[in-house]
Amino acid sequence: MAHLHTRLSEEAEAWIATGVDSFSRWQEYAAGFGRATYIVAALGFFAVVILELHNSRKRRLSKLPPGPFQWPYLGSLPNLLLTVGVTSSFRLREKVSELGRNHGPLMFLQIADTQILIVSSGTAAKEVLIARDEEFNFRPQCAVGKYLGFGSSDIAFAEGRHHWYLRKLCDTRLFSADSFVSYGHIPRAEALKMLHSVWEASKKGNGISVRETVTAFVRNSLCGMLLGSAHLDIENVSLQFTEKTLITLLDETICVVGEITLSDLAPGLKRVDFHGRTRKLKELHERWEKYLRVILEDRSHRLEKSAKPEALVDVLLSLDDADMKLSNEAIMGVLLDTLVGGVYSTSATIEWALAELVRHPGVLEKVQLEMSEVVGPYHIVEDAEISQLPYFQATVKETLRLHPVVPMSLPHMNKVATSISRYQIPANTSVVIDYKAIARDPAAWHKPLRFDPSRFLHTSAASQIDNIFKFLPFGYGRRGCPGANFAAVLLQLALAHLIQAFDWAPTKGQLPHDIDVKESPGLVCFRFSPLVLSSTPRLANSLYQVSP
Ligand code: HEM
Repeated sequence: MAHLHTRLSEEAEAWIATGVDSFSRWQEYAAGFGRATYIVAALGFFAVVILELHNSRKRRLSKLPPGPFQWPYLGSLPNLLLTVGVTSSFRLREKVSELGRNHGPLMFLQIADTQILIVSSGTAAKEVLIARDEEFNFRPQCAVGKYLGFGSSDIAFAEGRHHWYLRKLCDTRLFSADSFVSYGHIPRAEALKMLHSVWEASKKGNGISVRETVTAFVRNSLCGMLLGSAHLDIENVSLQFTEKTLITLLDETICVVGEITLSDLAPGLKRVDFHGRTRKLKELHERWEKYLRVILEDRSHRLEKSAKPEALVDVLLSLDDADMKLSNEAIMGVLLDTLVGGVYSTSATIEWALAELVRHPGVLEKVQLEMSEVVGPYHIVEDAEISQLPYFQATVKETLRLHPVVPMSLPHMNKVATSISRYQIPANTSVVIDYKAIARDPAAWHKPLRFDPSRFLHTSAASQIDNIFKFLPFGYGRRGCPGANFAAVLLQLALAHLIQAFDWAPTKGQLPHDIDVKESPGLVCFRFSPLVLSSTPRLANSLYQVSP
Protein backbone atom coordinates (compact mmCIF):
# COMPACT_ATOMS: atom_id res chain seq x y z
CA MET A 1 0.00 0.00 0.00
CA ALA A 2 2.80 2.29 1.05
CA HIS A 3 4.53 1.32 -2.17
CA LEU A 4 1.48 2.15 -4.21
CA HIS A 5 1.13 5.47 -2.43
CA THR A 6 4.79 6.35 -3.16
CA ARG A 7 4.33 5.47 -6.86
CA LEU A 8 1.17 7.59 -7.10
CA SER A 9 2.83 10.60 -5.50
CA GLU A 10 5.85 10.20 -7.77
CA GLU A 11 3.51 10.12 -10.77
CA ALA A 12 1.60 13.11 -9.42
CA GLU A 13 4.79 15.02 -8.86
CA ALA A 14 5.95 14.15 -12.37
CA TRP A 15 2.58 15.21 -13.74
CA ILE A 16 2.70 18.45 -11.74
CA ALA A 17 6.27 19.00 -12.86
CA THR A 18 5.24 18.53 -16.54
CA GLY A 19 2.26 20.85 -15.93
CA VAL A 20 4.51 23.48 -14.40
CA ASP A 21 6.94 22.98 -17.21
CA SER A 22 4.27 23.34 -19.93
CA PHE A 23 2.71 26.24 -18.00
CA SER A 24 5.99 28.11 -17.99
CA ARG A 25 6.46 27.22 -21.66
CA TRP A 26 2.93 28.53 -22.30
CA GLN A 27 3.81 31.68 -20.36
CA GLU A 28 6.89 32.16 -22.51
CA TYR A 29 4.82 31.49 -25.63
CA ALA A 30 2.09 33.88 -24.46
CA ALA A 31 4.68 36.52 -23.67
CA GLY A 32 6.13 36.01 -27.16
CA PHE A 33 2.67 36.13 -28.70
CA GLY A 34 1.78 39.21 -26.63
CA ARG A 35 4.95 40.92 -27.83
CA ALA A 36 4.09 40.04 -31.43
CA THR A 37 0.57 41.38 -30.95
CA TYR A 38 1.93 44.59 -29.48
CA ILE A 39 4.33 44.93 -32.36
CA VAL A 40 1.60 44.31 -34.96
CA ALA A 41 -0.76 46.70 -33.12
CA ALA A 42 1.94 49.36 -32.88
CA LEU A 43 2.82 48.94 -36.56
CA GLY A 44 -0.91 49.13 -37.41
CA PHE A 45 -1.27 52.25 -35.30
CA PHE A 46 1.69 53.92 -37.00
CA ALA A 47 0.38 52.88 -40.41
CA VAL A 48 -2.99 54.47 -39.58
CA VAL A 49 -1.31 57.65 -38.32
CA ILE A 50 0.89 57.85 -41.43
CA LEU A 51 -2.10 57.19 -43.70
CA GLU A 52 -4.17 59.80 -41.88
CA LEU A 53 -1.31 62.34 -42.16
CA HIS A 54 -1.01 61.44 -45.83
CA ASN A 55 -4.80 61.78 -46.27
CA SER A 56 -5.02 65.14 -44.59
CA ARG A 57 -1.96 66.39 -46.53
CA LYS A 58 -3.60 65.15 -49.75
CA ARG A 59 -6.84 66.88 -48.79
CA ARG A 60 -4.98 70.09 -47.89
CA LEU A 61 -3.03 70.10 -51.14
CA SER A 62 -5.99 69.17 -53.31
CA LYS A 63 -8.30 71.41 -51.21
CA LEU A 64 -10.91 68.66 -50.95
CA PRO A 65 -13.66 69.15 -48.34
CA PRO A 66 -13.08 67.36 -45.01
CA GLY A 67 -14.16 63.77 -44.61
CA PRO A 68 -13.63 60.54 -42.66
CA PHE A 69 -10.47 58.44 -42.63
CA GLN A 70 -9.58 56.77 -45.92
CA TRP A 71 -7.92 53.39 -46.48
CA PRO A 72 -5.89 52.83 -49.62
CA TYR A 73 -8.18 51.93 -52.56
CA LEU A 74 -11.23 51.17 -50.34
CA GLY A 75 -11.47 54.76 -49.09
CA SER A 76 -14.03 55.05 -46.27
CA LEU A 77 -15.87 51.87 -47.20
CA PRO A 78 -14.55 49.81 -44.22
CA ASN A 79 -15.60 52.58 -41.80
CA LEU A 80 -19.13 52.44 -43.17
CA LEU A 81 -19.30 48.67 -43.22
CA LEU A 82 -17.98 48.33 -39.69
CA THR A 83 -20.64 50.64 -38.32
CA VAL A 84 -23.55 49.67 -40.56
CA GLY A 85 -22.89 46.03 -41.39
CA VAL A 86 -22.81 44.57 -44.88
CA THR A 87 -26.35 43.31 -44.87
CA SER A 88 -28.24 46.34 -43.64
CA SER A 89 -27.85 48.32 -46.82
CA PHE A 90 -30.89 50.47 -45.90
CA ARG A 91 -28.92 51.99 -43.02
CA LEU A 92 -26.07 53.18 -45.25
CA ARG A 93 -27.99 56.36 -46.07
CA GLU A 94 -28.50 57.15 -42.37
CA LYS A 95 -24.85 56.47 -41.58
CA VAL A 96 -23.67 58.75 -44.39
CA SER A 97 -25.96 61.50 -43.07
CA GLU A 98 -24.58 61.05 -39.54
CA LEU A 99 -21.00 61.29 -40.84
CA GLY A 100 -21.94 64.43 -42.76
CA ARG A 101 -23.25 66.12 -39.62
CA ASN A 102 -19.92 65.36 -37.89
CA HIS A 103 -17.75 66.80 -40.67
CA GLY A 104 -19.57 70.07 -41.38
CA PRO A 105 -21.67 71.44 -44.24
CA LEU A 106 -19.55 69.81 -46.97
CA MET A 107 -18.15 66.31 -46.50
CA PHE A 108 -16.10 64.45 -49.08
CA LEU A 109 -16.30 60.67 -49.06
CA GLN A 110 -14.11 58.43 -51.16
CA ILE A 111 -15.59 54.97 -51.48
CA ALA A 112 -13.48 52.72 -53.67
CA ASP A 113 -13.55 54.47 -57.05
CA THR A 114 -16.55 56.69 -56.23
CA GLN A 115 -16.35 60.24 -54.91
CA ILE A 116 -19.31 61.51 -52.96
CA LEU A 117 -19.98 65.00 -51.65
CA ILE A 118 -22.56 65.31 -48.87
CA VAL A 119 -24.10 68.77 -48.56
CA SER A 120 -25.80 69.36 -45.22
CA SER A 121 -26.36 73.09 -44.73
CA GLY A 122 -28.79 75.49 -46.38
CA THR A 123 -26.00 77.86 -47.45
CA ALA A 124 -23.98 75.11 -49.13
CA ALA A 125 -27.16 73.71 -50.76
CA LYS A 126 -27.93 77.19 -52.09
CA GLU A 127 -24.55 77.25 -53.81
CA VAL A 128 -25.06 73.79 -55.39
CA LEU A 129 -28.71 74.28 -56.37
CA ILE A 130 -28.67 77.91 -57.51
CA ALA A 131 -25.19 79.20 -58.28
CA ARG A 132 -23.89 75.85 -59.62
CA ASP A 133 -27.15 74.27 -60.75
CA GLU A 134 -25.97 74.07 -64.35
CA GLU A 135 -22.81 72.20 -63.33
CA PHE A 136 -24.45 69.84 -60.82
CA ASN A 137 -27.65 68.82 -62.60
CA PHE A 138 -26.32 65.55 -64.07
CA ARG A 139 -27.00 62.10 -62.62
CA PRO A 140 -24.45 59.29 -62.14
CA GLN A 141 -25.20 56.26 -64.33
CA CYS A 142 -26.81 53.51 -62.27
CA ALA A 143 -28.83 50.31 -62.57
CA VAL A 144 -32.05 52.01 -61.38
CA GLY A 145 -31.82 54.57 -64.22
CA LYS A 146 -31.02 51.84 -66.74
CA TYR A 147 -33.94 49.56 -65.85
CA LEU A 148 -36.65 51.66 -64.19
CA GLY A 149 -35.73 54.85 -66.09
CA PHE A 150 -36.20 52.94 -69.40
CA GLY A 151 -32.57 53.55 -70.41
CA SER A 152 -32.46 56.91 -68.56
CA SER A 153 -35.16 58.31 -70.86
CA ASP A 154 -37.45 59.17 -67.90
CA ILE A 155 -37.42 62.47 -65.94
CA ALA A 156 -35.31 61.44 -62.96
CA PHE A 157 -32.36 60.03 -64.93
CA ALA A 158 -32.50 61.92 -68.23
CA GLU A 159 -29.81 64.50 -68.86
CA GLY A 160 -29.11 67.45 -71.13
CA ARG A 161 -31.61 68.53 -73.75
CA HIS A 162 -33.94 65.57 -73.23
CA HIS A 163 -34.18 66.35 -69.50
CA TRP A 164 -34.71 70.06 -70.21
CA TYR A 165 -37.53 69.17 -72.61
CA LEU A 166 -39.22 66.77 -70.16
CA ARG A 167 -39.06 69.40 -67.39
CA LYS A 168 -40.60 71.96 -69.71
CA LEU A 169 -43.41 69.50 -70.47
CA CYS A 170 -43.93 68.98 -66.72
CA ASP A 171 -44.17 72.72 -66.07
CA THR A 172 -46.39 73.65 -69.00
CA ARG A 173 -48.48 70.57 -69.84
CA LEU A 174 -48.38 67.92 -67.12
CA PHE A 175 -48.19 69.34 -63.60
CA SER A 176 -49.22 72.94 -64.27
CA ALA A 177 -52.05 74.84 -62.60
CA ASP A 178 -54.05 74.42 -65.86
CA SER A 179 -53.79 70.64 -65.60
CA PHE A 180 -55.33 70.85 -62.17
CA VAL A 181 -58.20 72.90 -63.59
CA SER A 182 -58.81 70.15 -66.18
CA TYR A 183 -58.29 67.10 -63.98
CA GLY A 184 -58.81 68.41 -60.42
CA HIS A 185 -62.31 66.85 -60.27
CA ILE A 186 -60.61 63.42 -59.98
CA PRO A 187 -58.81 64.00 -56.63
CA ARG A 188 -61.85 65.90 -55.33
CA ALA A 189 -64.05 62.85 -56.01
CA GLU A 190 -61.40 60.58 -54.47
CA ALA A 191 -61.28 62.76 -51.33
CA LEU A 192 -65.03 62.32 -50.88
CA LYS A 193 -64.70 58.55 -51.38
CA MET A 194 -61.97 58.54 -48.71
CA LEU A 195 -64.26 60.38 -46.25
CA HIS A 196 -67.02 57.86 -46.94
CA SER A 197 -64.73 54.88 -46.27
CA VAL A 198 -63.39 56.41 -43.01
CA TRP A 199 -66.95 57.22 -41.92
CA GLU A 200 -68.07 53.61 -42.60
CA ALA A 201 -65.14 52.25 -40.57
CA SER A 202 -65.70 54.65 -37.67
CA LYS A 203 -69.41 53.71 -37.50
CA LYS A 204 -68.27 50.13 -36.90
CA GLY A 205 -65.82 51.36 -34.26
CA ASN A 206 -62.84 50.11 -36.27
CA GLY A 207 -59.41 51.75 -36.05
CA ILE A 208 -58.43 53.48 -39.30
CA SER A 209 -55.26 52.37 -41.05
CA VAL A 210 -54.16 55.86 -42.06
CA ARG A 211 -51.41 54.70 -44.42
CA GLU A 212 -53.69 52.36 -46.38
CA THR A 213 -56.47 54.98 -46.58
CA VAL A 214 -54.35 57.92 -47.72
CA THR A 215 -52.18 55.84 -50.07
CA ALA A 216 -55.36 54.67 -51.84
CA PHE A 217 -56.47 58.33 -52.12
CA VAL A 218 -53.15 59.51 -53.61
CA ARG A 219 -52.75 56.50 -55.88
CA ASN A 220 -56.27 56.73 -57.30
CA SER A 221 -55.99 60.51 -57.72
CA LEU A 222 -52.64 60.36 -59.55
CA CYS A 223 -53.64 57.31 -61.63
CA GLY A 224 -56.94 58.94 -62.53
CA MET A 225 -55.28 62.18 -63.69
CA LEU A 226 -52.42 60.41 -65.40
CA LEU A 227 -53.98 57.34 -66.96
CA GLY A 228 -57.66 58.30 -67.08
CA SER A 229 -60.43 57.16 -64.79
CA ALA A 230 -61.06 54.21 -67.12
CA HIS A 231 -57.51 52.89 -66.72
CA LEU A 232 -58.74 49.88 -64.83
CA ASP A 233 -60.86 48.86 -67.82
CA ILE A 234 -57.73 47.09 -68.91
CA GLU A 235 -58.82 44.40 -66.46
CA ASN A 236 -61.10 43.31 -69.29
CA VAL A 237 -58.31 43.11 -71.81
CA SER A 238 -56.47 39.87 -72.43
CA LEU A 239 -53.60 40.52 -69.98
CA GLN A 240 -55.91 40.45 -66.96
CA PHE A 241 -54.33 43.25 -64.93
CA THR A 242 -56.12 44.27 -61.78
CA GLU A 243 -55.72 47.13 -59.32
CA LYS A 244 -53.62 44.72 -57.28
CA THR A 245 -51.11 44.45 -60.17
CA LEU A 246 -50.32 48.16 -59.90
CA ILE A 247 -50.24 48.15 -56.09
CA THR A 248 -47.78 45.23 -56.06
CA LEU A 249 -45.61 46.86 -58.74
CA LEU A 250 -45.47 50.13 -56.81
CA ASP A 251 -44.75 48.46 -53.46
CA GLU A 252 -41.98 46.28 -54.85
CA THR A 253 -40.42 49.15 -56.81
CA ILE A 254 -40.18 51.54 -53.87
CA CYS A 255 -38.60 48.78 -51.80
CA VAL A 256 -35.92 47.90 -54.36
CA VAL A 257 -35.17 51.54 -55.23
CA GLY A 258 -34.76 52.40 -51.55
CA GLU A 259 -32.05 49.82 -51.06
CA ILE A 260 -28.51 51.15 -51.63
CA THR A 261 -26.02 48.38 -52.22
CA LEU A 262 -22.26 48.36 -52.30
CA SER A 263 -22.35 48.45 -56.12
CA ASP A 264 -24.09 51.84 -55.90
CA LEU A 265 -21.33 53.14 -53.71
CA ALA A 266 -18.48 51.51 -55.54
CA PRO A 267 -18.97 51.06 -59.28
CA GLY A 268 -15.81 48.92 -59.26
CA LEU A 269 -18.00 46.28 -57.61
CA LYS A 270 -20.73 46.55 -60.25
CA ARG A 271 -20.31 42.97 -61.44
CA VAL A 272 -21.33 41.63 -58.03
CA ASP A 273 -25.11 41.60 -57.76
CA PHE A 274 -25.46 42.37 -54.03
CA HIS A 275 -28.80 41.21 -52.61
CA GLY A 276 -29.80 40.17 -56.18
CA ARG A 277 -30.83 43.78 -56.74
CA THR A 278 -29.91 44.00 -60.44
CA ARG A 279 -31.93 40.86 -61.11
CA LYS A 280 -34.91 42.35 -59.24
CA LEU A 281 -34.59 45.63 -61.18
CA LYS A 282 -34.52 43.78 -64.53
CA GLU A 283 -37.56 41.78 -63.57
CA LEU A 284 -39.46 44.87 -62.39
CA HIS A 285 -38.58 46.64 -65.64
CA GLU A 286 -40.15 43.79 -67.63
CA ARG A 287 -43.32 43.80 -65.52
CA TRP A 288 -43.72 47.60 -65.69
CA GLU A 289 -43.16 47.56 -69.43
CA LYS A 290 -45.84 44.90 -69.93
CA TYR A 291 -48.28 46.86 -67.76
CA LEU A 292 -47.61 50.30 -69.25
CA ARG A 293 -47.62 49.08 -72.88
CA VAL A 294 -51.18 47.81 -72.43
CA ILE A 295 -52.18 51.22 -71.08
CA LEU A 296 -50.50 53.05 -73.96
CA GLU A 297 -52.24 50.81 -76.52
CA ASP A 298 -55.57 51.26 -74.78
CA ARG A 299 -55.18 55.08 -74.66
CA SER A 300 -54.01 55.24 -78.29
CA HIS A 301 -57.18 53.39 -79.40
CA ARG A 302 -59.33 55.76 -77.36
CA LEU A 303 -57.51 58.76 -78.85
CA GLU A 304 -58.18 57.49 -82.37
CA LYS A 305 -61.91 57.54 -81.57
CA SER A 306 -61.93 60.92 -79.83
CA ALA A 307 -59.05 63.35 -80.33
CA LYS A 308 -59.83 65.10 -77.03
CA PRO A 309 -57.27 64.23 -74.29
CA GLU A 310 -58.99 62.77 -71.24
CA ALA A 311 -55.86 62.11 -69.17
CA LEU A 312 -52.31 63.36 -68.93
CA VAL A 313 -51.01 60.31 -70.79
CA ASP A 314 -53.09 61.46 -73.79
CA VAL A 315 -51.17 64.74 -73.72
CA LEU A 316 -47.91 62.77 -73.95
CA LEU A 317 -49.24 60.53 -76.73
CA SER A 318 -50.54 63.42 -78.82
CA LEU A 319 -47.42 65.62 -78.94
CA ASP A 320 -47.29 66.26 -82.67
CA ASP A 321 -44.32 68.56 -83.18
CA ALA A 322 -41.57 66.31 -84.63
CA ASP A 323 -39.07 67.89 -82.26
CA MET A 324 -41.25 67.20 -79.32
CA LYS A 325 -42.40 63.66 -80.00
CA LEU A 326 -41.55 61.29 -77.17
CA SER A 327 -40.62 57.64 -77.67
CA ASN A 328 -42.83 55.05 -75.98
CA GLU A 329 -39.89 54.32 -73.64
CA ALA A 330 -39.75 57.96 -72.54
CA ILE A 331 -43.54 58.06 -72.01
CA MET A 332 -43.38 54.90 -69.91
CA GLY A 333 -40.48 56.40 -67.93
CA VAL A 334 -42.47 59.57 -67.21
CA LEU A 335 -45.49 57.52 -66.08
CA LEU A 336 -43.35 55.29 -63.83
CA ASP A 337 -41.55 58.30 -62.28
CA THR A 338 -44.80 60.07 -61.56
CA LEU A 339 -46.41 57.05 -59.95
CA VAL A 340 -43.39 55.89 -57.94
CA GLY A 341 -42.17 59.44 -57.15
CA GLY A 342 -45.61 60.80 -56.35
CA VAL A 343 -47.67 58.16 -54.53
CA TYR A 344 -45.49 57.28 -51.54
CA SER A 345 -43.93 60.68 -50.89
CA THR A 346 -47.35 62.35 -50.76
CA SER A 347 -49.07 59.66 -48.71
CA ALA A 348 -46.15 59.40 -46.24
CA THR A 349 -46.40 63.18 -45.64
CA ILE A 350 -50.16 62.97 -44.95
CA GLU A 351 -49.52 60.14 -42.49
CA TRP A 352 -46.81 62.20 -40.69
CA ALA A 353 -49.15 65.20 -40.47
CA LEU A 354 -51.90 63.14 -38.80
CA ALA A 355 -49.38 61.49 -36.46
CA GLU A 356 -48.09 64.90 -35.31
CA LEU A 357 -51.62 66.31 -34.93
CA VAL A 358 -52.64 63.41 -32.70
CA ARG A 359 -49.44 63.80 -30.68
CA HIS A 360 -50.28 67.50 -30.29
CA PRO A 361 -54.04 67.68 -29.59
CA GLY A 362 -53.76 71.47 -28.98
CA VAL A 363 -52.59 72.00 -32.56
CA LEU A 364 -55.35 69.75 -33.95
CA GLU A 365 -57.94 71.71 -31.97
CA LYS A 366 -56.59 75.01 -33.32
CA VAL A 367 -56.73 73.79 -36.94
CA GLN A 368 -60.29 72.54 -36.44
CA LEU A 369 -61.33 75.83 -34.84
CA GLU A 370 -59.95 77.74 -37.82
CA MET A 371 -61.86 75.40 -40.17
CA SER A 372 -65.10 75.81 -38.24
CA GLU A 373 -64.78 79.60 -38.52
CA VAL A 374 -63.86 79.71 -42.20
CA VAL A 375 -65.73 76.69 -43.62
CA GLY A 376 -68.46 75.93 -41.06
CA PRO A 377 -70.17 72.58 -40.55
CA TYR A 378 -72.66 72.61 -43.47
CA HIS A 379 -70.50 71.66 -46.42
CA ILE A 380 -67.22 69.89 -47.07
CA VAL A 381 -64.24 72.23 -47.41
CA GLU A 382 -63.74 73.57 -50.94
CA ASP A 383 -60.47 74.35 -52.79
CA ALA A 384 -60.90 78.13 -52.55
CA GLU A 385 -61.39 77.91 -48.76
CA ILE A 386 -58.12 76.03 -48.20
CA SER A 387 -56.08 79.14 -49.09
CA GLN A 388 -57.94 81.06 -46.36
CA LEU A 389 -56.67 78.77 -43.59
CA PRO A 390 -53.25 80.17 -42.52
CA TYR A 391 -52.83 77.98 -39.44
CA PHE A 392 -53.72 74.87 -41.46
CA GLN A 393 -51.20 75.89 -44.16
CA ALA A 394 -48.55 76.44 -41.47
CA THR A 395 -49.26 72.93 -40.13
CA VAL A 396 -48.66 71.42 -43.56
CA LYS A 397 -45.38 73.37 -43.93
CA GLU A 398 -44.21 72.33 -40.47
CA THR A 399 -44.90 68.68 -41.36
CA LEU A 400 -42.84 69.04 -44.54
CA ARG A 401 -40.03 70.64 -42.50
CA LEU A 402 -39.90 68.19 -39.63
CA HIS A 403 -40.56 65.11 -41.76
CA PRO A 404 -39.01 65.60 -45.20
CA VAL A 405 -40.07 62.28 -46.70
CA VAL A 406 -37.28 62.42 -49.28
CA PRO A 407 -34.55 62.94 -46.66
CA MET A 408 -31.68 62.93 -49.17
CA SER A 409 -31.65 63.99 -52.80
CA LEU A 410 -31.07 61.52 -55.58
CA PRO A 411 -27.39 61.91 -56.46
CA HIS A 412 -26.58 64.97 -58.61
CA MET A 413 -23.27 64.96 -60.52
CA ASN A 414 -20.79 67.40 -62.06
CA LYS A 415 -19.13 66.40 -65.32
CA VAL A 416 -16.22 68.83 -64.97
CA ALA A 417 -14.06 69.69 -61.97
CA THR A 418 -15.29 72.76 -60.11
CA SER A 419 -15.22 74.38 -56.69
CA ILE A 420 -17.68 75.15 -53.89
CA SER A 421 -16.73 77.85 -51.39
CA ARG A 422 -13.00 77.26 -50.87
CA TYR A 423 -13.02 73.57 -51.77
CA GLN A 424 -12.22 71.80 -55.03
CA ILE A 425 -14.73 69.25 -56.26
CA PRO A 426 -13.29 66.72 -58.74
CA ALA A 427 -15.21 65.86 -61.95
CA ASN A 428 -17.80 63.06 -61.69
CA THR A 429 -18.47 63.53 -57.98
CA SER A 430 -21.88 62.27 -56.81
CA VAL A 431 -23.42 65.15 -54.88
CA VAL A 432 -26.08 64.25 -52.33
CA ILE A 433 -28.01 66.99 -50.54
CA ASP A 434 -29.09 66.03 -47.04
CA TYR A 435 -32.50 67.72 -46.97
CA LYS A 436 -33.36 66.32 -43.55
CA ALA A 437 -30.18 67.66 -41.93
CA ILE A 438 -30.93 71.11 -43.42
CA ALA A 439 -34.55 71.11 -42.20
CA ARG A 440 -33.45 70.17 -38.67
CA ASP A 441 -30.36 72.36 -38.48
CA PRO A 442 -30.23 73.93 -34.98
CA ALA A 443 -28.34 76.91 -36.45
CA ALA A 444 -31.35 77.69 -38.66
CA TRP A 445 -34.33 76.66 -36.50
CA HIS A 446 -35.19 77.30 -32.86
CA LYS A 447 -35.81 73.90 -31.17
CA PRO A 448 -35.73 72.14 -34.55
CA LEU A 449 -37.15 68.82 -33.31
CA ARG A 450 -40.31 70.44 -31.93
CA PHE A 451 -43.51 70.30 -34.02
CA ASP A 452 -44.58 73.92 -33.94
CA PRO A 453 -46.63 75.24 -36.88
CA SER A 454 -46.60 78.76 -35.42
CA ARG A 455 -43.01 79.18 -36.68
CA PHE A 456 -44.54 79.59 -40.16
CA LEU A 457 -47.18 82.13 -39.10
CA HIS A 458 -46.88 85.86 -39.72
CA THR A 459 -43.58 85.49 -41.58
CA SER A 460 -42.59 88.55 -43.59
CA ALA A 461 -41.93 88.25 -47.32
CA ALA A 462 -38.19 88.57 -46.57
CA SER A 463 -38.16 85.73 -44.06
CA GLN A 464 -40.27 83.60 -46.41
CA ILE A 465 -37.49 83.94 -49.00
CA ASP A 466 -34.95 83.31 -46.26
CA ASN A 467 -36.84 80.13 -45.31
CA ILE A 468 -36.48 78.68 -48.81
CA PHE A 469 -32.99 77.37 -48.12
CA LYS A 470 -33.73 76.45 -44.51
CA PHE A 471 -36.01 73.66 -45.65
CA LEU A 472 -36.18 72.15 -49.11
CA PRO A 473 -38.71 69.30 -48.96
CA PHE A 474 -39.04 69.35 -52.76
CA GLY A 475 -35.40 70.16 -53.58
CA TYR A 476 -34.73 73.13 -55.84
CA GLY A 477 -33.55 74.07 -59.33
CA ARG A 478 -33.34 71.89 -62.42
CA ARG A 479 -33.58 68.68 -60.39
CA GLY A 480 -36.13 69.99 -57.90
CA CYS A 481 -39.42 68.08 -57.72
CA PRO A 482 -41.52 68.77 -60.84
CA GLY A 483 -44.63 67.44 -59.04
CA ALA A 484 -44.33 69.84 -56.07
CA ASN A 485 -47.50 71.75 -56.98
CA PHE A 486 -49.51 68.58 -57.51
CA ALA A 487 -48.15 67.18 -54.25
CA ALA A 488 -49.05 70.35 -52.34
CA VAL A 489 -52.61 70.32 -53.70
CA LEU A 490 -53.12 66.61 -52.90
CA LEU A 491 -51.65 66.99 -49.41
CA GLN A 492 -53.84 69.95 -48.54
CA LEU A 493 -56.97 68.45 -50.10
CA ALA A 494 -56.64 65.17 -48.17
CA LEU A 495 -55.70 66.77 -44.86
CA ALA A 496 -58.36 69.49 -45.03
CA HIS A 497 -61.05 66.85 -45.67
CA LEU A 498 -59.84 64.48 -42.94
CA ILE A 499 -59.39 67.20 -40.31
CA GLN A 500 -62.67 68.99 -40.97
CA ALA A 501 -64.72 65.80 -41.10
CA PHE A 502 -63.27 63.80 -38.16
CA ASP A 503 -61.86 64.07 -34.69
CA TRP A 504 -58.68 61.99 -34.53
CA ALA A 505 -57.26 60.25 -31.48
CA PRO A 506 -55.02 57.32 -30.59
CA THR A 507 -56.81 53.95 -30.49
CA LYS A 508 -58.14 52.68 -27.14
CA GLY A 509 -55.54 52.33 -24.40
CA GLN A 510 -53.03 54.68 -26.05
CA LEU A 511 -52.11 58.25 -25.13
CA PRO A 512 -51.05 60.96 -27.64
CA HIS A 513 -47.39 60.49 -26.76
CA ASP A 514 -47.58 56.75 -27.37
CA ILE A 515 -47.70 57.71 -31.05
CA ASP A 516 -43.98 57.58 -31.77
CA VAL A 517 -42.07 59.22 -34.60
CA LYS A 518 -39.68 56.39 -35.41
CA GLU A 519 -38.76 56.54 -39.09
CA SER A 520 -38.42 53.81 -41.68
CA PRO A 521 -35.22 53.66 -43.73
CA GLY A 522 -35.32 53.81 -47.53
CA LEU A 523 -35.73 56.35 -50.32
CA VAL A 524 -39.07 57.59 -48.92
CA CYS A 525 -39.13 58.01 -45.18
CA PHE A 526 -42.40 56.64 -43.75
CA ARG A 527 -43.36 56.41 -40.11
CA PHE A 528 -41.77 53.10 -39.06
CA SER A 529 -45.03 51.36 -38.24
CA PRO A 530 -48.24 52.16 -40.11
CA LEU A 531 -50.38 54.63 -38.17
CA VAL A 532 -53.70 53.34 -36.85
CA LEU A 533 -56.05 55.93 -35.32
CA SER A 534 -59.56 56.18 -34.02
CA SER A 535 -61.84 58.65 -35.83
CA THR A 536 -65.15 60.26 -34.81
CA PRO A 537 -67.33 62.02 -37.41
CA ARG A 538 -67.82 65.80 -36.77
CA LEU A 539 -70.37 66.56 -39.51
CA ALA A 540 -73.94 65.58 -40.40
CA ASN A 541 -74.26 62.02 -41.79
CA SER A 542 -75.55 63.28 -45.15
CA LEU A 543 -72.18 64.94 -45.87
CA TYR A 544 -70.37 61.58 -45.88
CA GLN A 545 -72.50 60.08 -48.67
CA VAL A 546 -70.84 59.78 -52.07
CA SER A 547 -73.05 60.23 -55.10
CA PRO A 548 -72.62 57.21 -57.42
C1 HEM B 1 -44.88 65.39 -50.65
C2 HEM B 1 -44.61 64.89 -51.84
C3 HEM B 1 -43.29 64.97 -52.55
C4 HEM B 1 -42.04 65.27 -52.07
C5 HEM B 1 -41.65 65.61 -50.63
C6 HEM B 1 -41.11 65.20 -53.18
C7 HEM B 1 -39.76 65.48 -53.08
C8 HEM B 1 -38.85 65.35 -54.13
C9 HEM B 1 -37.43 65.56 -54.01
C10 HEM B 1 -36.72 66.01 -52.74
C11 HEM B 1 -36.87 65.29 -55.21
C12 HEM B 1 -35.38 65.21 -55.55
C13 HEM B 1 -34.70 66.52 -55.67
C14 HEM B 1 -33.24 66.32 -55.92
O1 HEM B 1 -32.78 65.30 -56.48
O2 HEM B 1 -32.49 67.23 -55.50
C15 HEM B 1 -37.94 64.92 -56.10
C16 HEM B 1 -37.76 64.60 -57.42
C17 HEM B 1 -38.77 64.22 -58.25
N1 HEM B 1 -40.13 64.17 -57.92
FE1 HEM B 1 -40.97 64.61 -56.16
N2 HEM B 1 -41.80 64.84 -54.30
C18 HEM B 1 -43.13 64.71 -53.97
C19 HEM B 1 -44.17 64.42 -54.83
C20 HEM B 1 -44.04 64.22 -56.17
C21 HEM B 1 -45.12 64.08 -57.09
C22 HEM B 1 -46.62 64.15 -56.71
C23 HEM B 1 -44.57 63.84 -58.31
C24 HEM B 1 -45.25 63.65 -59.63
C25 HEM B 1 -46.46 64.10 -59.92
C26 HEM B 1 -43.12 63.85 -58.16
C27 HEM B 1 -42.19 63.61 -59.16
C28 HEM B 1 -40.82 63.75 -59.03
C29 HEM B 1 -39.87 63.50 -60.13
C30 HEM B 1 -40.22 63.01 -61.53
C31 HEM B 1 -38.58 63.81 -59.63
C32 HEM B 1 -37.24 63.75 -60.39
C33 HEM B 1 -36.93 65.15 -60.95
C34 HEM B 1 -35.69 65.27 -61.81
O3 HEM B 1 -34.73 64.51 -61.60
O4 HEM B 1 -35.66 66.15 -62.69
N3 HEM B 1 -42.83 64.09 -56.84
N4 HEM B 1 -39.14 64.98 -55.43
